[in-house]
Amino acid sequence: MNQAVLKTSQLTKIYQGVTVLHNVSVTLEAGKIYGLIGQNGAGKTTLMRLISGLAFPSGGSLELFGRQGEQALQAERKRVGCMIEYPGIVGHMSARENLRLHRLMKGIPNPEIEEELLRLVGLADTDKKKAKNFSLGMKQRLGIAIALIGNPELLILDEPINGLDPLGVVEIRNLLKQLSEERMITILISSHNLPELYQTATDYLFIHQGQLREALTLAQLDERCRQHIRIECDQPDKLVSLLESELGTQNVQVLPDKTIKLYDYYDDREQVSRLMFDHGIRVMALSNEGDTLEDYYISLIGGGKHD
Ligand SMILES: Nc1ncnc2c1ncn2[C@@H]1O[C@H](COP(=O)(O)OP(=O)(O)OP(=O)(O)O)[C@@H](O)[C@H]1O
Repeated sequence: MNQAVLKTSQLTKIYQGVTVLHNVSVTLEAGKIYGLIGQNGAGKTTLMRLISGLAFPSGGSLELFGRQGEQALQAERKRVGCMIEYPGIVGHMSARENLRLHRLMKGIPNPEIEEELLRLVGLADTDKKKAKNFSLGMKQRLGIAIALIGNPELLILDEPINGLDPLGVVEIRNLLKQLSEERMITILISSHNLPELYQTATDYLFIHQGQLREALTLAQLDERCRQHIRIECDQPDKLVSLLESELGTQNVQVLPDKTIKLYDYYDDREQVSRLMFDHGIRVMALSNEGDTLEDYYISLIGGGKHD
């Protein structure tokens, strides 16, 4: 296993008596890009705020680069860059001036980093233009540049592609991959754009109603999303036991809406049809499919089209 950049154990946050994050235990390894997925209000920003020290946990513990305790965490947070909610942009300043402000606030002496970061995020030609006149995409990029001041080893980005046009989305994706591959930066990124996240992340954290429901690598996700026969029928329980007794497979998932996913017999759908016909099971739908990240997420939380 790679070095753990972050380790949380039973991390909990309670706001005014309401538990918004509940016993979250997660480990982030160096150089990976973690996609944080969850509905509005699931607790993604709260988790990011706790990691970056913008809020304090109500329970559980947090370890950064192998160290814990408030003093140690404060020191280790110098190795963390974040863009959470409002990226700390001053509207009447240019991109460069904004970067200078944050550089000086962080006590970083070398001004060359301003030019380097402006180029890295594609804002080098914005000159004296004030940040308040930037498009949303430009503000997002400036936010990322600000987060990168101080060469962080862990980068936390809350919805960094929100509001970007398709080209901007691809540019940010390439930038994040470059940062991860060339500088071994670990990235935690939240987004509701799941197709995009699928192209960017190496690992996925699914958070639902304040709880970490699943943590998967890309390979594990692909395995879960692999090809299957999707069956809707009038007697799903009977079919599941017939699949086991007659066709010898338990390689089946039953979704909350009783749709069945059968991961065997993909190339022999006819046997499955015959089995149902022979036992008087009425078929409403039978098709070969593979899941997307979006499908997987929806079936995991048991909502959306599967309700
Ligand atoms: N400072 C706060 N005081 C009280 N409740 C809060 C506070 N911050 C967050 N919450 C609540 O915590 C829950 C989780 O919010 P959070 O912002 O972490 O969700 P999220 O997953 O980031 O959602 P979104 O996708 O909409 O950004 C929500 O119910 C929210 O109202």
